[in-house]
Amino acid sequence: MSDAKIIDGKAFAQNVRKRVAKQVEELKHYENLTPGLAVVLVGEDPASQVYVRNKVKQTEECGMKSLEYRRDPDISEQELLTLVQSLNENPEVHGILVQLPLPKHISEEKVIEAIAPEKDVDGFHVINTGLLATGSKDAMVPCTPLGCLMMLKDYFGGSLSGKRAVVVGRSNIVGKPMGALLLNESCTVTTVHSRTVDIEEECRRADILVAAVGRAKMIKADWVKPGAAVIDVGINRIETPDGKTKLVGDVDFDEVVEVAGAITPVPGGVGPMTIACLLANTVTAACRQNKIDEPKVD
Ligand SMILES: Nc1nc2c(c(=O)[nH]1)N[C@@H](CN(C=O)c1ccc(C(=O)N[C@@H](CCC(=O)O)C(=O)O)cc1)CN2
Repeated sequence: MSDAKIIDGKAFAQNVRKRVAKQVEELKHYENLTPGLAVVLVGEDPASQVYVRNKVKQTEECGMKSLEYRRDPDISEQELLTLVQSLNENPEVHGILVQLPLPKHISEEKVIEAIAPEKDVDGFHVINTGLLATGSKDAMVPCTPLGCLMMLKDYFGGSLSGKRAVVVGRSNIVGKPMGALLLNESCTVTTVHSRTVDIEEECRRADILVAAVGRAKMIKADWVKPGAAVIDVGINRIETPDGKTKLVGDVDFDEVVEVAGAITPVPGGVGPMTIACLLANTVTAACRQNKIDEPKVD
């Protein structure tokens, strides 16, 4: 029997959304301001369609204005850039999110850099990346790492100072910003990746282990220090012996739960927090654009 705390991302996200809904109500009442989020979806990727549907639904449930733009997969890069530009200029839109991945013929980098940094609620624009890397509180923080940080701070009772953190994966969306966030919280941070020598040994030193590598069940029990907090960002669809598909993380949950002090499940861990943090970022963006004191995020 394991003693690990299973961190309930679904319940955590519900609390964040409740808080966001209350903030939206206050902004409407006292400031006559309704935060607006524009979500752009290009193509028909089934997973992206589900994520966008949930984003739109939860935006509306929190009382915000939701604008949805669906475009065919063969839209030209220029047409997409023109759409982003029009959203930059739309005063009803405080946050812009272009769902990734984009079709191969469109440069994700160009599209992200076209979003006005103050409306970049994904926190992917190089201005926001730079602000985060320099420890500025003005950064718009990427949603998945922000969700991971909120759950970690809650588990450790507020402070992560001095903890040894290992991030597995170096993507621009999760690994790199996660490392920057943990460093800003005074953790000792190591990022490991496919070229790291003795990746298991590095992981075993971690008080906080964040897996964001995109490989099903890669992190095994003997990679984990007893009592460590393990955050699983992976969302991998695998086939089961009976021919069905199942969602699993980058962590071998059944093994690691026996060793860890705390662990996030997949599904129901980090995933729901990604959308909740997007809603929180949209409120932050709306406040900043209207020079209103912004709510504290964590
Ligand atoms: N522009 C962006 N694109 C993408 C992002 C992002 O943050 N911004 N992240 C991912 C996808 N994503 C949000 O867009 C996302 C992924 C997973 C979940 C989630 O709630 N997952 C559930 C399981 C859902 C399922 O059954 O498939 C869970 O883990 O419990 C929410 C959002 C890539 N693109």
